[in-house]
Amino acid sequence: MKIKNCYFPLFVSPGVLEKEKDHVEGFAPEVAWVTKSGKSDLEVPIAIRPTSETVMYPYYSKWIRGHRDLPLRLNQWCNVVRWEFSNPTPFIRSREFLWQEGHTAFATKEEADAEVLDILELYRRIYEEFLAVPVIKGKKSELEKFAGGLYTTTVEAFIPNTGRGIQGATSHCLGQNFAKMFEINFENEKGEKAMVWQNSWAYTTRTIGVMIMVHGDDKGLVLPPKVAATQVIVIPVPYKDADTQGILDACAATVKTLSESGIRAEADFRDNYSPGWKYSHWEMKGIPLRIEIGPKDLANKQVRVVRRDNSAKSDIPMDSLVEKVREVLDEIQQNLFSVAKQKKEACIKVVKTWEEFLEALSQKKLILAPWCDEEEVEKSVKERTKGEMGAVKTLCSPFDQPELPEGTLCFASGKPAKKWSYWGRSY
Ligand SMILES: O=C1CCCN[C@@H]1CCCn1cnc2ccccc2c1=O
Repeated sequence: MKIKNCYFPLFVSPGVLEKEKDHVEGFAPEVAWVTKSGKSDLEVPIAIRPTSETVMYPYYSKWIRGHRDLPLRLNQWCNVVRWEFSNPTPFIRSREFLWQEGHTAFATKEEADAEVLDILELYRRIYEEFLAVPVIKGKKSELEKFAGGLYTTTVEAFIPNTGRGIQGATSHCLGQNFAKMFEINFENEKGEKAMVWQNSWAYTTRTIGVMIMVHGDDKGLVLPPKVAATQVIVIPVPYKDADTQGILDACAATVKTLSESGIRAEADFRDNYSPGWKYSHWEMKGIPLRIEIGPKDLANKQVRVVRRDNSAKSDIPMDSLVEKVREVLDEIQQNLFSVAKQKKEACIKVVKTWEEFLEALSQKKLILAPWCDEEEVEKSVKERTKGEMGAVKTLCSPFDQPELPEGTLCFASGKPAKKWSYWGRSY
């Protein structure tokens, strides 16, 4: 997509951070500040980036002069700090997290609108094709969107075990809001002065937390093969003194053969742990596939494979090892996705009335309801559902809208419904 990687400073000078009063004020409490170096106080405290608009856009203003400087499309992979106070959770909500943040500028709104959806599709693919997590593409409500932007699109995931939705990644169209604030203008093809149209989009290490919660089971992590650092763990199963060296050599050879074909395989040769202990250990770590090699396997020139996703066992002849292991890894990847998709679909409840809404909520469902699209109603649903479990909010209005028959009424206000929206508690 001709997006270039870049890197901008971690530190934000106060002047620019306060530049955009409107949207920063809501976030101001989360900004972390450096106030000392060694024992002495800094003349002027320096902020640590919570996001990089204010760091990057002064340069966008300098760099963008004419329409030939557009589109400008930069991305950076970095950490950001937001001093949050609500329940910190590893990967899901931490004061420092890693992300990529894309910041693009275009001559026209049409180009920006198109890119917003191109990026959102990439995010969907990361979740569904790599993390094996099904997501719903949609638009955030005016209340839930990024206040500094024009509109926010999102991929929403769902955690069946807790009945909570979670924002997976966002792709915002900023409109010309930031162009106005940072004077990012250009001379267009007709020689007129015009402001750029911008997008910004990000996904974060929160994706890891989503993957862990969606696939994990009582034995521990379950990692999708496509993203598992180790896809196969090979475990020797010596038996008394039956040709132990032969078994160890076969394990080493198996790792070598798999590794040479691009499969990420390791062996566990530690002799101070039993095979059984190792099975549990690597199951907890979520390794997608285990290979056991004992005397019988050696004699039959085969290996025993055990899948982490469904514990299925099978024997694979050593001479078709690579081909069969690749097949099984693909099956595991596909199975993880279809199981997660089934679970999510089973949690979706379509409701038409407030009573049905409350009932579905108590059953930890992901609610799809017709809504009049009025912010006051959204706020009152939040109010009426506040509790120790957290309030209910709109997660997104899915691009894929079901039929909305004439006369359908909003579940919360009874006014004519304008759109279907997903509602639920969230992270
Ligand atoms: O989502 C994205 C995608 C990547 C680039 N940034 C946008 C919007 C970030 C919104 N945001 C979120 N927390 C903040 C915290 C402190 C100051 C400012 C902010 C802030 O602007």
